[in-house]
Amino acid sequence: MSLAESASVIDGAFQNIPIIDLSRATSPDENERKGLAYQIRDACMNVGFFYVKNHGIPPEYIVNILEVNKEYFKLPTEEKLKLNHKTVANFKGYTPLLDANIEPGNRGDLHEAFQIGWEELEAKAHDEKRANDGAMAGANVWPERPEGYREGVLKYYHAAVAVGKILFPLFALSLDLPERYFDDKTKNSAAIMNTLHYPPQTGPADDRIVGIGAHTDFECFTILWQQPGIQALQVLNSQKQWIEAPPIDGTLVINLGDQFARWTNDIFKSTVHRAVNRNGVDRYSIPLFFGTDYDVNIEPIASCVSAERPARYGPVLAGEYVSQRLKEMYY
Ligand SMILES: O=C(O)CCC(=O)C(=O)O
Ligand SMILES: [Fe+2]
Repeated sequence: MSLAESASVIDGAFQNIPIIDLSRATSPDENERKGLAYQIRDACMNVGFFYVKNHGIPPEYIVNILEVNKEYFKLPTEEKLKLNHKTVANFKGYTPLLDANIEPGNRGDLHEAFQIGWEELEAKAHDEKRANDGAMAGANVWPERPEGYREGVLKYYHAAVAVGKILFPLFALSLDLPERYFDDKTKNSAAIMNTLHYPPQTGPADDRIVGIGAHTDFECFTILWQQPGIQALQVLNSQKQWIEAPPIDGTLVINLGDQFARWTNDIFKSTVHRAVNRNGVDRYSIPLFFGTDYDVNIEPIASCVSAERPARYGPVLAGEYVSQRLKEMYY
């Protein structure tokens, strides 16, 4: 059965989110890699979300990035606002509470955030090679405090980017494409990382003020770390039920974004989700939005188009698409 044919029998009424083990992701045995790719295909067609375990990010990197961010978000608001993303170029820096509003009609997202793009850990100055290659081109900004912030954040960042690099060949196999299909399209992959802090939400429940309103992500896929022990993330199924995506120890959440939906003609789902922190405690999460090079043309691939399923999207340049979506979100 072709991908387009199998997509026609999917109902999207999922009740839970599968967990996929990445320990054999780069196995020398092609059958093992393919087996894994088929699990990923299943998750992408039915849910648009899956957990990964054995992803390879060292636990101490996770401990460190959480630690420095807890310190950072405790700083006085005036100090954090020195790096307000509205005054720093290219969506980088600090986003204060209620500043972003991702769901039209809502009253603002109840989180604050700090966003970065690509930067080598070793580079002391801005890396010219990456200066013009992404929606977030231009130098990152870094707070003066806490000490070790940049290193703590960038170590995790590069480990998470490595997870993205492992996933692209598996996505290619899952789409019946040559395994190396994305290699020349992901040389300078877009990789925007946001650290989010959700204060505890109190008062009467109001669906118009939540941690992050209902939305889909923009890039190919998101690699999301969420703080253990705190349920906040919810994913919308085709029956309009919010299905909880609780943190599971040792896992990351992978969710597809709109670029993959365009590429696959909606055969892979970019699923609506939101976060609501009504737990009485602060919550932290770290999405890394992973995509292709800026100048990659994204349009439905042939195996995802058929007479019954004509192309739903025209071509777009990956980087321009993301810039446009970021502008709509923040301005
Ligand atoms: O905090 C979360 O769990 C989700 C964050 C998210 O969906 C996003 O930043 O796009
Ligand atoms: Fe999201």
